[in-house]
Order: sequence, then C-alpha cells, then structure tokens
Amino acid sequence: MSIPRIPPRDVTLPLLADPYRFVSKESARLGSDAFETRLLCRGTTCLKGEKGAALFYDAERFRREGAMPSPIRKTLLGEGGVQGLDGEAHRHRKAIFMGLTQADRVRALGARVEAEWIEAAERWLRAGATIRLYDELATMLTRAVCAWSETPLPEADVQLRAGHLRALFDAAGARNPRHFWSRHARRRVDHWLKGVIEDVREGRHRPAENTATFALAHARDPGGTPLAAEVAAVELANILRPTVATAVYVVFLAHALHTQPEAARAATQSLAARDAFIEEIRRFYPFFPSLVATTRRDFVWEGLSFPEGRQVILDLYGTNHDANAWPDPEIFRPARFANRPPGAFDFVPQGGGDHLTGHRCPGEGIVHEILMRSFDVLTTRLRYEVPKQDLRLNLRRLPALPRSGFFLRPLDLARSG
Ligand code: HEM
Repeated sequence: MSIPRIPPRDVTLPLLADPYRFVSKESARLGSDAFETRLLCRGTTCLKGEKGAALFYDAERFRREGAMPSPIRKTLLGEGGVQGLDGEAHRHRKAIFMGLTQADRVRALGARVEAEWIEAAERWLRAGATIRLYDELATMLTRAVCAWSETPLPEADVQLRAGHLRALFDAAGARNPRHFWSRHARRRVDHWLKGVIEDVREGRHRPAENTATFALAHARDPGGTPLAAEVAAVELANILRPTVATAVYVVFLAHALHTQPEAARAATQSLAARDAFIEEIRRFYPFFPSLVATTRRDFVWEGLSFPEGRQVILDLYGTNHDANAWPDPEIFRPARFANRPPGAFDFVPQGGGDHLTGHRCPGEGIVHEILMRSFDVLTTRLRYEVPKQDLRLNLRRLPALPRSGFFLRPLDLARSG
C-alpha cells in the first residue's frame, strides 16, 4: 500500500509559515497519521502520533547522521554534536550528557536558578520596574548555567553571551535577516567555548571534576581519541544553550499561572498536582515542533513503503496534541496526568524513547527542576501584577511565545519560601 500523498509541490514555505500545525492539518485532511510530500526539495514522509513516534525512534531503521537541514546545524545545533551521531558513537557521547544530568547536579543547578530569581526580583523591586520576563530570563539562566558548569563568565560579558546563546534557539528558525544573526551567534559561541575547552586542557582554567566544562574538555571518542576542541565546544553549547532556552517554558509557566487560575490554584495543593501542572505545560504549549531522520534501508511498516534514504519528519507538537492519546487536546488540563502517566512515545515535548540508547533529550530533569523552582517563586515568593498586554501565543514564531513576551510588575518579595 502506498502512503497518502499531498500534491507534488514543495511544502517548505507553508510548513515554515505554520510550523506547529502544518503536519496535523494535512494529516486531518488526508485522514492519515503518515503522508508523503516534498520538503527542502526532497521527498519526505511526515509522521505523527504514538505509533509514528515509536517507528521514528527505531534506530535499526533510521539514522540521524546528516539528517538535520544545514541551516539548523549552522545555528541551533552546531556541527559534530551528539544529535548527528548514531550507534556506538552516539551511545558513548550520550553517556557524558547523562552523567552531567544526575539528580544531585540537577538540584545544584536548580538552587542557582532560584538564587538568580531572588537577586533579579530584588533588583526589579528596587528599580520599581515592569519587566519583560522572557528578556530577563535569558540573562538569569545564562548566569546560572555558566556558574554551574564552571564556564567563566566575567560580569562585563553577561549581556553579550546571553544574547548570543539566546539567538541560537530564538532566531534559528526565523527568516532573514534574523536567521543570519543566529549564524553569527553560533560562530561567536563556538569560538568562546573552544577557548574555554583549550584553557581547561592547558591548565589555565581548573573546573571541578563533576562539571560540564571538565567532562567535555576531557571527553574522548569510543577509540580513546580526545574530542576535537571544536566538537567539545559544540557539546558544551549543547548544555548552555538549551538551559537558557528553558526561558521559553518559564514564560509559558507564567502564562499558565495567569490564564488558568483554577488549574494554578489546584497545583499549589500538592507536589503531585504541581508535577502534573508542569507536565501539562510541556504537553500543551508549543516549543520544539518536529524532528528529522533518514531511513537506513527500504522497509514496509503497517503496509506502507519507505524507501532507503527517505527524509522523515516526526511532528512532536502534533503528537502531544493527538486526540487519540490526549482527549480534548486543546484544553489545558493538568489532571489528565493524574489518571494516566505519559508513555515513551505519546508525550514527546523533548523527544521520545530511551534517554541513554536513543536521542531523547537528556535535559528533561533540568527543565523539570527549573520549572519547579520557578513555580515556587511565582506562587509563594514573588507577588506581582500582570499588566494588560497581548498574551496570545504566536504560533507562527519559532519558538512560539506569548506576543508580549510576558510583562510583569513585581510588588513584593517574601524573604523565604
Ligand atoms: C528548553 C527546553 C528543552 C526542550 C524543548 C528540549 C527539546 C529537545 C528535543 C526535542 C530533542 C531532540 C530529541 C531527538 O532528537 O530525538 C532534544 C535533544 C537534546 N537536548 Fe534538549 N530540550 C530542552 C532542554 C534541554 C536541556 C536543559 C539540556 C541540557 C542538558 C538539553 C540537551 C539536549 C541534548 C544534548 C540533546 C541531544 C540528545 C541526543 O541527540 O541524544 N536539552 N532536546
């Protein structure tokens, strides 16, 4: 049987115009969770839903090497990082990330993020300022993750580095000329972190052994050869950049606390309810839209043929909003997680499958920790007003955000939780 096909035009522009909903809309129109099209001038199969995600994570059938389009490698991801590795090379590199995201290290990062919140809130109160949360968070999270990873960050460089780290995820999916700002930022970040790696290797900087800077400077490939300094720098950026990107989720947290007051109140009643609220934020709000892989060989799946070398897209946002797994997917309802823990392939905000053997994001613990700490600050420590503003989500932007970036006016800070 062949896969449903949409007319043979290239869908790159319509997909970029509606990056979170394009695949779902076409799936609904065709009545199929898999369909064929052309993307970036290549024949492409789009998948969505739990079954499609389970297929996409079958490493016998798919590889990642060279799969990500070049504009994404030249901005968001960098060249030579873990995202484009397969098999033993991937498992070996991934183990480093899993070691850096153990529970005690995650808690240490959470404590730094909380301290940044308090320091920033005191500053905002002194200035009597209304702040744009998305902008403030980029600086707060840059300071926190650099201190935690022992990446040197002189005070005079904070705004510059925070601006570059943010451009890697915030401007990568933009059209010209913002996309080129992201490319420029990638060159600057790679150059900065290569210098840090060389400083560690040559003894000019001596970070603690349990830090990302130490682990990546001393990382080797499976054959025992030290990683090229350029690649170690890309991997260090693979820790710094996405931690700063958690700003997007914290803005969504503030958005949900404001726009879903009943669910927010329920979330303050127990740890389990708070957990469910945070999971629902990751399911409901749009962040990483989709992933790309390439088939290793010809195969037939559920009666559908996939040729070797086929580009395949997995729709993450559409899978998180699949009504078969998540009834009333467009309703924000944390209680859904109380009745049903998420599976490995139906809840994929940060990818699916297994962390160690597959490409699933190693930063889920970090994201959860930052959201838990931020929830505490926003519900028990910082009293604030939300001025009138445009809180509608802009789903045409990558990453999506409330149009205003979320302004808040701090009123008061409780000294301890
Ligand atoms: C800001 C929120 C985050 C989102 C939305 C997110 C999302 C994702 C997604 C969708 C993937 C791809 C999974 C795949 O290819 O199958 C991924 C991979 C990855 N993420 Fe995250 N992530 C976030 C935070 C983090 C954090 C805090 C870290 C820091 C450790 C991190 C490090 C990585 C790395 C290193 C990979 C590549 C894993 C691999 O290829 O094996 N991410 N993330």
